[in-house]
Amino acid sequence: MASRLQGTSIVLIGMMGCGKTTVGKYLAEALNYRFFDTDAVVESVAHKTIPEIFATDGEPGFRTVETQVLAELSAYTRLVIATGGGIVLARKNWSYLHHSVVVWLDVPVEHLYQRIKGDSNRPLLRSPNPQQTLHDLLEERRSLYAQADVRVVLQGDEPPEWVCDRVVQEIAQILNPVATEQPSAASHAPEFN
Ligand SMILES: Nc1ncnc2c1ncn2[C@@H]1O[C@H](COP(=O)(O)OP(=O)(O)OP(=O)(O)O)[C@@H](O)[C@H]1O
Ligand SMILES: O=C(O)C1=C[C@@H](O)[C@@H](O)[C@H](O)C1
Ligand SMILES: [Mg+2]
Repeated sequence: MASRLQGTSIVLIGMMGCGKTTVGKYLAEALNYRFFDTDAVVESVAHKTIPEIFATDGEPGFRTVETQVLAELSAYTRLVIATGGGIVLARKNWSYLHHSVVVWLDVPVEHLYQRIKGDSNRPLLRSPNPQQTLHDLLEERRSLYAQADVRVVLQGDEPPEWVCDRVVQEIAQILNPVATEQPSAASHAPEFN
């Protein structure tokens, strides 16, 4: 059967700590796609860590490089791209994001906080009340994340492998809804390659 996905890349969006990097690696392995993380590529291009980029160039400097990296990655097929939590902020980024199937990992703030508290690699959380900051950032961004093709609502206690399987199912559902709604139509099972 002709592939429904036809090699389209998958991009994961969502708040800091929702699991884009962690789940993205499982997803790439499951689909036999290559994995990229925009945060890691930005650090590699800038030869600096994200906290160092924020310290020297500010958030605008970081966002400029982030957009350049996203633009380059979006030209390729068969990638799983884990993004930084703020990739949704720049309108221009959406023209690149829409080259791929965009998946929002929607995890409650309490779980996000439990996962990333004490991690000093996220400069935006260097505030007196990081949990409140996470909450405020999510409220500011919720309508942007909601522009994803697929929203995966999670409780936050699901293991990454489970989340990966769920993402695969949800993508299959939007790309090939008839086949995935009828389990008996096994010959029409979605393909990802
Ligand atoms: N499903 C999960 N269950 C439990 N812990 C998880 C899960 N997914 C990720 N984590 C843990 O949460 C932390 C943050 O995960 P990860 O770095 O993948 O988030 P992210 O969405 O890429 O965040 P950022 O936007 O900051 O890059 C890591 O310590 C990771 O091991
Ligand atoms: O949510 C955000 O704005 C960010 C998330 C991280 O992935 C990094 O991209 C950076 O710390 C900013
Ligand atoms: Mg990440």
